[in-house]
Amino acid sequence: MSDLLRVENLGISFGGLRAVNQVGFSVKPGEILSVIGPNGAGKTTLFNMISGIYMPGDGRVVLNGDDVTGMRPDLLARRGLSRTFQNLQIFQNMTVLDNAIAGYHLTESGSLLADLFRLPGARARVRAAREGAMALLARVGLDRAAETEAGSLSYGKLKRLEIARALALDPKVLLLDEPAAGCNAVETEEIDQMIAEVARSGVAILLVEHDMKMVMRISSHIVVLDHGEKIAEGDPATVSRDPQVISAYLGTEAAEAADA
Ligand SMILES: Nc1ncnc2c1ncn2[C@@H]1O[C@H](COP(=O)(O)OP(=O)(O)OP(=O)(O)O)[C@@H](O)[C@H]1O
Repeated sequence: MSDLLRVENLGISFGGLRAVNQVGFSVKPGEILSVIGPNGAGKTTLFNMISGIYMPGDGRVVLNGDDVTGMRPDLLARRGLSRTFQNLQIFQNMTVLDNAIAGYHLTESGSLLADLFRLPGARARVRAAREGAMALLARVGLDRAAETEAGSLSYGKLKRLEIARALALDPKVLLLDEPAAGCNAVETEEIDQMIAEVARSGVAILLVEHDMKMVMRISSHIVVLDHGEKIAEGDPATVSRDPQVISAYLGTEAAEAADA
C-alpha cells in the first residue's frame, strides 16, 4: 500500500536553536505512527511543520503523492489532513453538537455567509452538517451528550469531542497532539479504543503522546526524537529495547509497558 503521508528530511531552526533536524518517516492507511521523545525534543514543532503552522526550513511534506510543504492548515484540511492541539480548542459555552458542527465550516467555502443571508442551499447544508455531526458524536460515544454544554463535560469527553471535530473533515491523515494528556486511566483507554477504531477505518494516524503504556499498546510504528534528531524508529518492541532510546528517554518503563 502506498504512503498517505511522507515526511522527508524536515528541519527548522529558531534563532540559533536547531529544533528539528533531517527528520523523515512515512505513514500508510490504517497505521498509527507515534512520535515520542523527551520534553523539548521537537515533537510539537514537527507537527506544526506537517500541519502548515510553521514553514519548514528544509525538507518536504508529501500528502497522498502531492508536495504540500508549508501549505496553510485550512487548505491541508481540504486535502485530507486534520489535527488536534495539545491544549483543548473547544468552545466551552456552546453545546457538544454545535462544537461538532463547527468542524464542518472549513470544508464549505462561503457557507457561513450563505447561512447568514439564507441563500438557497444553506438550509440543506446546515441540515447535512447537523446530521453528519450527530453521526460523528455517535462514533466517539458522545451522541447522548449532544445538547449538553461542552464546558460541563469531563476532560476525557472533551478530548473525544476534539477528535470528533477533527473527523468532521473526513481526513485521510489525522494528527493527534497528546490526545490522552490530563486523562485518567479509564478515559485514556476509551481514547485508545477510539483511535484504534479510526485507524481501522483506513485513516493514517500520527500521534504525539507521553503516556508510554498507550503508545506501546496502539502504535504500529514509533519514531523517537531527541534534541530534534530521529534517534530510533521501529515497532514498539524494537524501540522499547533500543539502548540509545532507553538512555535518552524511556528508562525501563517502556520496556515494561511493551512486555505487559
Ligand atoms: N516558536 C518557537 N520559537 C523558539 N523556539 C521554539 C519555538 N517552538 C519551539 N521552540 C523550541 O524548540 C524546541 C523543541 O520544542 P517542541 O515544543 O517542539 O518540543 P516537544 O518535543 O514538543 O516538547 P514537549 O514534550 O514538552 O511538548 C524547544 O527547545 C523549544 O523551546
